[in-house]
Amino acid sequence: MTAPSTQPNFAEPVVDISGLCTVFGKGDAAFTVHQDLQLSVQRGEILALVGGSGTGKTVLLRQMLGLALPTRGRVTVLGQPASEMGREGAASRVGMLFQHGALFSAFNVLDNVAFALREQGTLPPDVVRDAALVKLQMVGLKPEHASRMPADLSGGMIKRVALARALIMDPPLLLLDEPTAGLDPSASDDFVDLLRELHAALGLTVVMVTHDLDTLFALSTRVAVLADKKVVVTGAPREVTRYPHPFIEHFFLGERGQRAMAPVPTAVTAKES
Ligand SMILES: Nc1ncnc2c1ncn2[C@@H]1O[C@H](COP(=O)(O)OP(=O)(O)OP(=O)(O)O)[C@@H](O)[C@H]1O
Repeated sequence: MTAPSTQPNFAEPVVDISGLCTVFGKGDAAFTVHQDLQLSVQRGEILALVGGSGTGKTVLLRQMLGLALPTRGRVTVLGQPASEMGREGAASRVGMLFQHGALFSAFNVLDNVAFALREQGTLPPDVVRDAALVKLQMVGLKPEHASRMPADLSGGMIKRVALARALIMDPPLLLLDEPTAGLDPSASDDFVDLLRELHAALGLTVVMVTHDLDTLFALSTRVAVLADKKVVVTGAPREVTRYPHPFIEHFFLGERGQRAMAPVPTAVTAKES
């Protein structure tokens, strides 16, 4: 018999979901969102979760965070049932970037970023403050941004503050709900670059819900398609586009999809005379 190891098991999936059923409502009003859904996410992946509106993508993220409970089935995160992580346990294992940032409007930037660490109550205030400043720097913000209020930030800055807050406890798993929604194309490209850099630098595993095909093709290493109440296919982004399913044809092969998949045109340079 071997003693249980305290080292992370690198072969084990970071997220492992099996036999998942989610039913909301009761009796005649009951409706099933997930039915026998299976999904696993390996260490280091950036998995894009796509699906039509109301197919249960956000609910699935919330279940990975332990914020929502499945009706049946298993959601395991880093070897532990997500429902048993508790709030503090969850923050050190899973960081979540909510769709609109979800910052506390009455707290300044620094207090938003420091929130989970301060709540834990184990570190002196100056250490908490320094940790939050490090995270702000990590997401490309300056110390002078620390005292700003959320209402005074641009959309791109709100996303960055929310990302710093999600990373405050150094979680190995990051969940992103529509990370580039509401950003203009330039802010969106900058945020994608930041996510790519942080993924590599911190060795993160990422699960993101996105409707944005540019973000999907720029970032994801694998795509999982949610339809018919389950994951109908997973694979490399371009492979998945060839899977015959009405949602996939509509989502990837429409005009937007063709544009996102087109090779980047070579820059035209002015001729020297
Ligand atoms: N707590 C809840 N109680 C009842 N119904 C819920 C609850 N949470 C989500 N739902 C329902 O479950 C379904 C899936 O919701 P979810 O937000 O996960 O969809 P989604 O795939 O993220 O959609 P979208 O792409 O439009 O954001 C929806 O019909 C939603 O109304």
